[in-house]
Amino acid sequence: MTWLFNNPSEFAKEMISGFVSANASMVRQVSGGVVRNTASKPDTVAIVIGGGSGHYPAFAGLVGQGLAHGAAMGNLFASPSAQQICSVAKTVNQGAGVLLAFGNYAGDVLHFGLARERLISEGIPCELIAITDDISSASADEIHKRRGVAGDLVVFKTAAAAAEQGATLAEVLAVAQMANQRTRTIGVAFSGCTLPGADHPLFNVPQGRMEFGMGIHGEPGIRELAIPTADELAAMLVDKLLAELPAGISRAKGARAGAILNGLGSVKYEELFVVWHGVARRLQEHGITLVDSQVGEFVTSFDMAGLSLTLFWCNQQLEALWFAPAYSPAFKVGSVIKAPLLATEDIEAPAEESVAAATPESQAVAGQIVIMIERLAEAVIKNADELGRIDAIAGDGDHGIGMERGARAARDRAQRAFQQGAGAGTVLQHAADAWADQAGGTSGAIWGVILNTLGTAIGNQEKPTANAIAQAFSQASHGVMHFGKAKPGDKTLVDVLLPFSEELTLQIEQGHDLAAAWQLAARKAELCARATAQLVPKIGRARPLAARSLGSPDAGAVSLSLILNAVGETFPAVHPQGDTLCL
Ligand SMILES: Nc1ncnc2c1ncn2[C@@H]1O[C@H](COP(=O)(O)OP(=O)(O)O)[C@@H](O)[C@H]1O
Ligand SMILES: O=C(COP(=O)(O)O)[C@@H](O)CO
Repeated sequence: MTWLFNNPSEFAKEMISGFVSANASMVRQVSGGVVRNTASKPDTVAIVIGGGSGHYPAFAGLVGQGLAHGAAMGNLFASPSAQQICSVAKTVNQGAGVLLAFGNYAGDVLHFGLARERLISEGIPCELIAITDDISSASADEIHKRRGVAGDLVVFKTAAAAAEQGATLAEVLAVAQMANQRTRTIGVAFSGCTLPGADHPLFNVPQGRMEFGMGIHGEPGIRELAIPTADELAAMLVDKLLAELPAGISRAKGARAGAILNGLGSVKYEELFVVWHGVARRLQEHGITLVDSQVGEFVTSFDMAGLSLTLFWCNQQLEALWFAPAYSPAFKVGSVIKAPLLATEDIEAPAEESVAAATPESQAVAGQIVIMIERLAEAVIKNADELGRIDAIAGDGDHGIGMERGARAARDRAQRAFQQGAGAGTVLQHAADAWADQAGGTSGAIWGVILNTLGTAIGNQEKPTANAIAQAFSQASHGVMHFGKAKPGDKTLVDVLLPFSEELTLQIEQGHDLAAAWQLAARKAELCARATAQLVPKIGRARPLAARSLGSPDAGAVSLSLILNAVGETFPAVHPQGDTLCL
């Protein structure tokens, strides 16, 4: 249960400003997250970490001298947007490039990947690492599918230490990859977590039971069992990690390793110490030389009751980097020589919004598009709870919240752009940026691609033809598949977007005007959204929950169908004399 909050939708924002105010000697707030409030060495690589909020001290608590230069902070359990990441990265860039480091989750991978492309296109060298330490989330043959949990700290810390010592971007990336490859975590949970304002937990673990291998957003574990004693649990965790030694460590006996016993939210420190007592003994029995032990909270899952054990298998380099001095709100090592505080005027000013030139024809089309986006937002807001309910069956339950945040932001920005004289393409592109930025998460990134592709295809000059609009949807479908790597049948919104665009093209080719063709294609979208209930998810958060997902539709497919139908309803109102959105 989260006891204290004001407006739940403002929770993450208020939490960040409270955190910054309480740690002003180390961090300051910038657009997109937080950065060090102390001067960093010029011409060194900057480390930008990030992810959803709700995991404190990940990620903002790990910003400071010797650790990260900045953290991009998303909403609760939703990745930050590419725009946030770029903003933080540009603020902390010291001239030698940026390493982006984050846990391997779909939304994070999409947004950090996009941010990297944008930074490179602006002349800032950039690399990224998606951390994959959670051994319960995929088999050893599919390590690239594993999630990042408390092992994040090992990667952040060692990469940052290398950067501090003047390593090049390629060298810092190599350290991060090596640390990731040598770090393994296993976690357990005894209860779920409840997000601020929610009246029930996001997920549950039955009373008296323990979910072995549960993820930090309630992703299911490997098995469920009765809660053991602290010593039994300690042995279970150690033995599980020792069963999968990383390449380069031939046997545990005689190896040097560091350990992190991480509380996931509401397990008390006293309980952690009792478990640690058993972990240390078990490691000793296996003949492992323990180089360091950290017991506390490093990556949490709101108020989830649970803990995880991380082992990182040292070599000389990793060990030295781990012990290099660092000073951040939540993690301190040795003693740093305090760098001077940054001057107040170093705080960047927000960028001005401007619109590209457009013809009067395109401005008129833009007005119609604004009405459509308003209708879209209305439909999303009205159905947000239901979308959350569908997503909770096999996802993290935040689809409605994310879509609502995105749709509201898109609507407001589209209205503003229109009032500034924007054409159709610009209105859609501004709406795309606002959606991706405010929603974060997987669907935020995908909706950014959809609207942006439509905007680019439609442009700001001529009034589009019905064919051009169908063509724009086809480009959007292929753009989404290229960007998110989902194929038809993977149980995502692609299973609606692609058939919608194909039907729209077909109906227009057969001589229907846009309004009539849209109606038919939207009907097809609805059927396809329903049909996703029979599919097994192959990608995204729902993948590990395949069995639970069967029989329920995909949340993103349902929201897309809802939107296409809502937009279709605007046709008679917008065009009383028929279809005037296009020629
Ligand atoms: N790779 C992908 N390509 C296209 N759509 C995807 C992809 N992965 C997930 N989705 C869609 O995103 C929806 C989930 O969005 P959201 O709730 O924002 O996800 P999350 O909380 O996992 O970031 C899914 O229901 C699915 O339709
Ligand atoms: O949940 C997180 C990001 O994953 P999504 O795929 O965006 O849901 C976040 O808490 C970890 O960064």
